[in-house]
Amino acid sequence: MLEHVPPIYTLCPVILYIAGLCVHRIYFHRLHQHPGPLLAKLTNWYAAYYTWQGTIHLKLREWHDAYGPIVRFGPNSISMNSPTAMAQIYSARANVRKDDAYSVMSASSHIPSTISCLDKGQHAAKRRILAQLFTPSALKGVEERVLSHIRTFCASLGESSQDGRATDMAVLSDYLTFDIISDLCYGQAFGLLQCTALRYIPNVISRISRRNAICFIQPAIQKYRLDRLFLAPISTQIRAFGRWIQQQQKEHPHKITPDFRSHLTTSTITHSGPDPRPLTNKEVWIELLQLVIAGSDTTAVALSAAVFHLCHHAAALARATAEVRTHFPTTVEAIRPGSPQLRRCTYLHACIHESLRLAPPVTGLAPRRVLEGGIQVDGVWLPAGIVLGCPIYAVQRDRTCFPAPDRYFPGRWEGVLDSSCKGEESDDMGEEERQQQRQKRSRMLSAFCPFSVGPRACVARRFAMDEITVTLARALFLYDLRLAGRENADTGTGAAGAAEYALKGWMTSGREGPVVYASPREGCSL
Ligand code: HEM
Repeated sequence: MLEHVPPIYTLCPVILYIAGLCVHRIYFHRLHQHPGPLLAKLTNWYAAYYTWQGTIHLKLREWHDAYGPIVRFGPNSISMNSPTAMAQIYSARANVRKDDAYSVMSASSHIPSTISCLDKGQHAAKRRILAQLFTPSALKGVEERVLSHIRTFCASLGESSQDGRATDMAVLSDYLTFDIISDLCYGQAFGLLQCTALRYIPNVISRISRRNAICFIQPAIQKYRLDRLFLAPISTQIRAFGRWIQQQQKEHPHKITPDFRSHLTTSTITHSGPDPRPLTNKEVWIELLQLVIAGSDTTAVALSAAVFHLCHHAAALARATAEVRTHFPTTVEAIRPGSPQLRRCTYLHACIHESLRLAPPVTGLAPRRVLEGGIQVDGVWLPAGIVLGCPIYAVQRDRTCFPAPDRYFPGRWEGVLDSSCKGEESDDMGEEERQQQRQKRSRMLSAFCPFSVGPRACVARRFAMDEITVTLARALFLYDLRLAGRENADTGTGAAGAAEYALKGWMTSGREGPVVYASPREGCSL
């Protein structure tokens, strides 16, 4: 009988269902009163499209500018753009948990890593173990291994300049950070700085980061396993990477020296049982893989961004270089993590902070699911079951916290970073002025969140900052840096014509360049 029915009528139920769903999502959904782009209210595919493009961080900022501090960017998803929302949503007391989408970040569908763990108790137990890797004494224990890779990085920077070649800092920074983290996790570095065999690995991680970002926005992609299509072009490389990891597991047990791997294999966990138990072999390898993914390209983006901003701002570059060379008058080897002279390089720290503010390695919104009972954020009531978060890129460009937010101005951090320092406060200031000064400082610090905030913030913040600061200081000590040609000066041009490090807003930011020449400083050798 159906063959006599014109095809359009057979589609009627589907059309009616879709029309009904659209009407419901626009007018009757429990988030209907919150503003946002129309298409975003209808489907997650809208934001997923911009995520795939790598522009979701720019779009979220644009939408916040257009609609205000609260934006509905998906049928069930809310973005809030304020430092106070950041503090409330990500605090230990907030009635939220990580969204189910985080499961995409673990190498196993049964065993979560610390970063992908949804259960608060289980997370706390795992986090306690990871935190031990990054205590000052644990970091001291791996310092020489980290420095050996930084030396190779600095040597590579000089070698290419000797041959008259410029260096792509995005590529070289990747090589450095992947070598450091693989050495500490597997007892064997990938060796990217020195040989070409495994140089496909940063590309694999970047693809995974892009896949993860899009699965965060559109969970249907993971549910129906469409994400496999995104990874298909690199399936051979993924398998080769897996084989390399398995090889380390078999071949190097005798190589265990104090590092992340040896620490995890000797750790015990106190969760889901009365007694502490050692981590299983699988748990150890899942944690290590997570550290490789979370601790490689994040730090690399921060490093290449810092060089980008310095090379585009001659006065800042000159001042940071002079500061390093004044505090370290004789040898580059004195530049070590936590050295008192390095701490005194306040302008260098300001440059790194300003760069992390403008070009955060994680630009996006870490999604949290509201639990039974709902949550009040910035005076707005949000019901259970919805997904919400704060977009780091937009929060760090908040106009009330950072005047001229798109401008690279390291000077704004002077006096803010050192808590004992009075900053711009002077003795002739009145109490009211002093108070304003303190408020300005606390506003800036509250909106600076490249490592996120609260109990799920980056566990390795100190380690990452040391890596970036020591590498940058050593590069400035040894070389005069400059951009290789005008064409590279425009890796991206942002608001108000300011040089903008063009980021792809995936899980970790994608980027290119800057391409620089590093001329050996006169009278100085490695
Ligand atoms: C500049 C460099 C880095 C930045 C900007 C950064 C940023 C972040 C951010 C924003 C988060 C929170 C993610 C979320 O809630 O979804 C995070 C978590 C995490 N990061 Fe980092 N990270 C950096 C370096 C590192 C390094 C070097 C490692 C390891 C060696 C690392 C390991 C982790 C881990 C394990 C977590 C999960 C913590 C938890 O859930 O308790 N990160 N990071």
